[in-house]
Amino acid sequence: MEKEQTFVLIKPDGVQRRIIGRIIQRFEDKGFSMVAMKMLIPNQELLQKHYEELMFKPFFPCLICYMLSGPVIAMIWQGKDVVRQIRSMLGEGRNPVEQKPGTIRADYALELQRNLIHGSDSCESAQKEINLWFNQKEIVDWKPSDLNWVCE
Ligand SMILES: Nc1ncnc2c1ncn2[C@@H]1O[C@H](COP(=O)(O)OP(=O)(O)OP(=O)(O)O)[C@@H](O)[C@H]1O
Repeated sequence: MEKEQTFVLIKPDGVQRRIIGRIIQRFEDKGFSMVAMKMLIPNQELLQKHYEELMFKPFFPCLICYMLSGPVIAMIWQGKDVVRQIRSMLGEGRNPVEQKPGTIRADYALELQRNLIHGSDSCESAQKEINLWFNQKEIVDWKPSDLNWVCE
């Protein structure tokens, strides 16, 4: 579905290392459209909700501390199969050594925690995360003029 949406977050290390532009470039080159973007320093409450499924993991406090350490870029991307496509482009899988070259995490990250970027893992979590990080007024409804050349 061309109007499928996913939530993407460039984490504090991605901002500090100045790779925002390169990440956005990859998604634009693939044919996806950005429909919302903002920079913010997230608060603890927002992060605890975002990562609520990991609350009982031993690394949870460390994860929250890392995510509070600086500004992040929150985005919504739209396009055909965007949830699965972006998960695959960012590099799923935990072990940095096993990630496929060409993925964002494999190309720019060495660590399990400082892995630069988050992307929703299903359409259901995408909707939940979009509603958590954005309000409806921040989302722009637009149609790229080349859409018929990107999608059949
Ligand atoms: N064992 C761990 N030690 C430290 N940090 C971890 C560990 N496992 C995961 N993390 C951190 O917590 C984040 C969320 O973990 P999750 O299991 O949801 O991984 P993911 O789905 O690959 O990543 P994300 O949800 O950020 O897209 C990871 O992206 C990483 O930053």
